[in-house]
Amino acid sequence: MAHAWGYAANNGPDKWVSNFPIADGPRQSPIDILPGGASYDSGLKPLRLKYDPSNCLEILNNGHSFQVTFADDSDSSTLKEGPISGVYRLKQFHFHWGASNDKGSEHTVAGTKYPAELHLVHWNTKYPSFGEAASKPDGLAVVGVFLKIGDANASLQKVLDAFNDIRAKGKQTSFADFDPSTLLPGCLDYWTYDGSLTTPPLLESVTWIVCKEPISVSCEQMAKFRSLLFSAEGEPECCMVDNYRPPQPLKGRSVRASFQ
Ligand SMILES: NS(=O)(=O)c1ccc(NCc2ccco2)cc1
Ligand SMILES: [Zn+2]
Repeated sequence: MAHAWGYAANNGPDKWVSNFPIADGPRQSPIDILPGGASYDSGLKPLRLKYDPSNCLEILNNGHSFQVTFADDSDSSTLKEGPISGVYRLKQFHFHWGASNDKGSEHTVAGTKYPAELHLVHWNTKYPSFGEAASKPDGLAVVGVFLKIGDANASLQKVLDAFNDIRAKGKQTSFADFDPSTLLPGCLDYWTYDGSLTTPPLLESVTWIVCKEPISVSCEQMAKFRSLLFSAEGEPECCMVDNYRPPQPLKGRSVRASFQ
């Protein structure tokens, strides 16, 4: 594909396999989660998340989503326990969303699409860096949280208030003192399975941890997500919407539940 990957008809998810053949691999993400098909595993521990707001560095529009990046040179913002062993450091969080409220999440639950999905991306500190970890089967752990239309989310609003500075691709601005645990649902029951990055390079290095309980987002806040642009300054404006990959074949994988 001469042009870079994206989510349009000419460079979207159905086209990624030509430059990234792993797109047809055995452990691709996202998936459709069938609660009836998940097996309760009493050996699964509760998620142990510890985030330090002072690690929060900046917010940027990377042309595919926006992401909030964290300092990951110490173990001050980490994920432990849950389905993983060892210590995973928070690198960034970002979202995927739709052009309308009937779509936007990457994972689905018995076919149900949510308007958006949050991904908190962590890397295994048994490896020297995120880049190294991203190429290992146990290198990454991503916590996924669904967003459901309801009351405005005050914590999310702090992120959305930074959008005026990052409307176009490549724009970034400082973003400090934000605690991502304020974006988590009250109940941390989860499904877990072995998967991949949901965007190129689609590396099969992710232990997925998808929370059963969604967080709320208002219609107005969803409209703010859709005010971002895929396009850079000086290019024809293209609204950043539908930046989600559809569910991929399970190919024999099991999905475990931390709850009955
Ligand atoms: N949507 S996601 O949570 O699966 C996700 C998370 C992180 C990247 N990072 C992209 C990347 C570049 C080199 C290695 O990795 C891409 C996708
Ligand atoms: Zn993602």
